Parts: sequence; C-alpha cells; structure tokens
Amino acid sequence: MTKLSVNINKIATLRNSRGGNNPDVLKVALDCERFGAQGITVHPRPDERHIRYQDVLDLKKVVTTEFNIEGYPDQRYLELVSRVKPAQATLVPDKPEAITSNAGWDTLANEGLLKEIIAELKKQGIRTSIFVDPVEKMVEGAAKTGTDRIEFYTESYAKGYQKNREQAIAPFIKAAKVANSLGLGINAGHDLDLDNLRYLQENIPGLLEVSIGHALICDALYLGLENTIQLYLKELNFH
Ligand SMILES: CC(=O)[C@@H](O)[C@H](O)COP(=O)(O)O
Ligand SMILES: NCC(=O)COP(=O)(O)O
Repeated sequence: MTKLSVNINKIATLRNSRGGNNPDVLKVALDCERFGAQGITVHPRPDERHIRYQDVLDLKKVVTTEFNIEGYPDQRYLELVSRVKPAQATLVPDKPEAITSNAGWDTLANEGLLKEIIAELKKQGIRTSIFVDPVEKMVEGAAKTGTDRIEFYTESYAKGYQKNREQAIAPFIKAAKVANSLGLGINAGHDLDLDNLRYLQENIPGLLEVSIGHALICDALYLGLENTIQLYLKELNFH
C-alpha cells in the first residue's frame, strides 16, 4: 500500500497572506486525516513564508497519523525535529533562498554530513528519508548514509509525463530497483497530481508513501478537500 501524506504548506501560505488564522492549519491537518490522509507533511523554510516553526510544534500535539517534517538539516531544523520527534524526518538539500525544492542530494559529496545527522536522528527514534534524484549512484550513496528511506524528487517525471510517460518514468524504475535491492524504503514527491499519480504508483516497485501539496490543494479549490483526498487515495489504491 502506498500512503498519502498531505503537504499543508500551501494552507499556511494562504493563512499568512492576511496575518490571521484563516484557514486554520491545525484544523485543516485534522480534516485531512479525517478525510483519509495517512500522513501530514510540512516543510518549514527559514523565512517561515508558509509553515512556521511554531506551527510544527502545535501540529505535533494534534496530528495522529504519520507526521513528516521536511527541510534542510541546519541547526534550527535539527533542534525542531529533536523537539517534535516526528515519525519521519525528510532531509532536503535546499538552499535557504530556494523558492521550492529543486534537486536531490548529492549523496556522494555529502555522505559524511548525512551519515552523522541520520545516525543522530535514528538514535532519537525518528525514521529518516533523504530527497534524491532518480540516479542509481545517488541511491547507492544514499544507502551508505544509513537512511531508512529515500524520497524520489519527481519533478522531472511530472514534467515529462504529458509528453512521454514511459521515458519520464524510466529512470525512476531503474533507481527504485537499486533501492529495493539495497533495502531502502521508497517515498516520492514533488508536482505529483491526479493525472500522473497512478502511473507512478503502478510502476515504482514498493512505493511506500507520496507527499503531495501544491496540486492537491489547487484541486481542493474546485473539488473540495474531502472529495480531493478521496480521489488521490483512489489513484493510489486502484488495484
Ligand atoms: C521536498 C519537496 O519536494 C517539497 O517539500 C516541496 O519542496 C514543497 O515545498 P514548498 O511548499 O515550499 O514548495
Ligand atoms: N515532498 C513533496 C511534498 O511534500 C509536496 O510537494 P508538492 O506536491 O507541493 O510539489
């Protein structure tokens, strides 16, 4: 089964645009769970333009499904994660000024750094995942860091899907086979949507979880949050 973790960053973007508490990030997280999401993902960024560090502390008190905190492992992120102890910490190599995530880790160049941080997080009982491109040697490098899982950066797949989906998925299938053979769990995310999700799910062996934010929240504007979550779950559980 592939779990759906809803990324609620964009709910916080909307809230922050007016300075009040509408929409209420905590309420939306609870509603996502009530509507069937199996996890909640947040990606606090240093400028707190959407999810604030305080949101993460507050969410921890109410989220009952799998809580996944994504981010670059700077001191502030690591302190937050150690305090919150989410089910999963997903390490992403974004620069502080990144508009959105735009690359996976170079797991070879960063092996030492990742190894040290992952060992510490695992000591605290937090499952680790690292964001990687679908490149076999980067997956092999990921295995050497000791991480429990990888998260495939799926932007290239999402971009290529409309043009030639077989070509777009090919590197992910190869990289997933390497991950499976090395005992790494596989998550995926970035720009996944109702069009491209099913094909990804049916082609990636052992896909454990997808985290989806931008497209899902956009769909919810037209379809409603409950209906939208049900539609995404249907794509993940079609067989
Ligand atoms: C790692 C990843 O792909 C997502 O976390 C994505 O970066 C969402 O972040 P934003 O909502 O800031 O674009
Ligand atoms: N890890 C990916 C994520 O949480 C959401 O990415 P997106 O659906 O907002 O592109």
